Amino acid sequence: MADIWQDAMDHAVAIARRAGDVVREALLDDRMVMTKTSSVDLVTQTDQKVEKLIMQSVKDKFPTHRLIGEESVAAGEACDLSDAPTWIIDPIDGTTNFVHAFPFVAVSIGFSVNKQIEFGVVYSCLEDKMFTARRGKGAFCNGNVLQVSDQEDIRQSIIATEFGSSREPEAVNNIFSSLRSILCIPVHGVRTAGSAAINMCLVASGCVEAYYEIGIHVWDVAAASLIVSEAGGVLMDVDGGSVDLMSRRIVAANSRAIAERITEEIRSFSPPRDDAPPQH
Ligand SMILES: O=P(O)(O)O[C@H]1[C@H](O)[C@@H](O)[C@H](O)[C@@H](O)[C@@H]1O
Ligand SMILES: [Mg+2]
Ligand SMILES: [Mg+2]
Repeated sequence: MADIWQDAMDHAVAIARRAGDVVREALLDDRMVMTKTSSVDLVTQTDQKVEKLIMQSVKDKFPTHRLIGEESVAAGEACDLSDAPTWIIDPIDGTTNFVHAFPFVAVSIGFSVNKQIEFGVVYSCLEDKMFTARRGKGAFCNGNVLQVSDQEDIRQSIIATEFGSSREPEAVNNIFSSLRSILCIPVHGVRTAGSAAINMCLVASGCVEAYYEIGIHVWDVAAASLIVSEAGGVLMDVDGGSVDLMSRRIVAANSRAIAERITEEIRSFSPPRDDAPPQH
């Protein structure tokens, strides 16, 4: 039976690759840095240019589909996920890496129908790695099958996370409290790629056993969440319940056991949800 979303997924891969060309070209010149929610929450004209490129291409080809984009939301658009076919776009995941030419920079495009991710595309454009997943059909990197790690012992694991964009003392204390507890399980190591999407693709690739973060947004993780689950991984809320992609909290792991062990060490808090009414 024909896959009704194959055309859309093919378009997502093609536009992600074209966006990657724009990112690589801009790496040579445009790194005019602006800030958003804090002095370390960076955005560039390339983030905005890439989001416009992706969004316009979707509007032209799929005019009835809805769009959620990081930089559009930053400019005041709502972040409401309905049952309608919706493209969830992070034009550059790893903007700080982009500004510093640190080689983990991804274009992330998730596609949701009835609030379920149908396909995910994460293009790590400086590595030229195209991560893809279609619901029920597996996860791939440049066409090669992805499978999570079979490591069952957290003390022989590497865990990925990020420090986020807040430098508020209370938020930083929470982050370091969780980090210290996890490091001292002990685990083999902790890694931060600088991109939520690439951290999750590392889980899907079997390179790290788990990734967790509080403070991410739906556009950071929508595409990669399907890549992890189609590679045999598990998604969970930081308190151990079901993951909610709008909650700004996530654990992605190779197994339920390791995901649950991570949640035991996380000092959790609840940032304002992505779909929360705007704060006036
Ligand atoms: O680079 P962006 O798209 O802004 O996303 C990152 C976010 O800025 C950081 O605060 C998070 O810690 C990362 O996980 C995101 O990838
Ligand atoms: Mg991001
Ligand atoms: Mg971004």
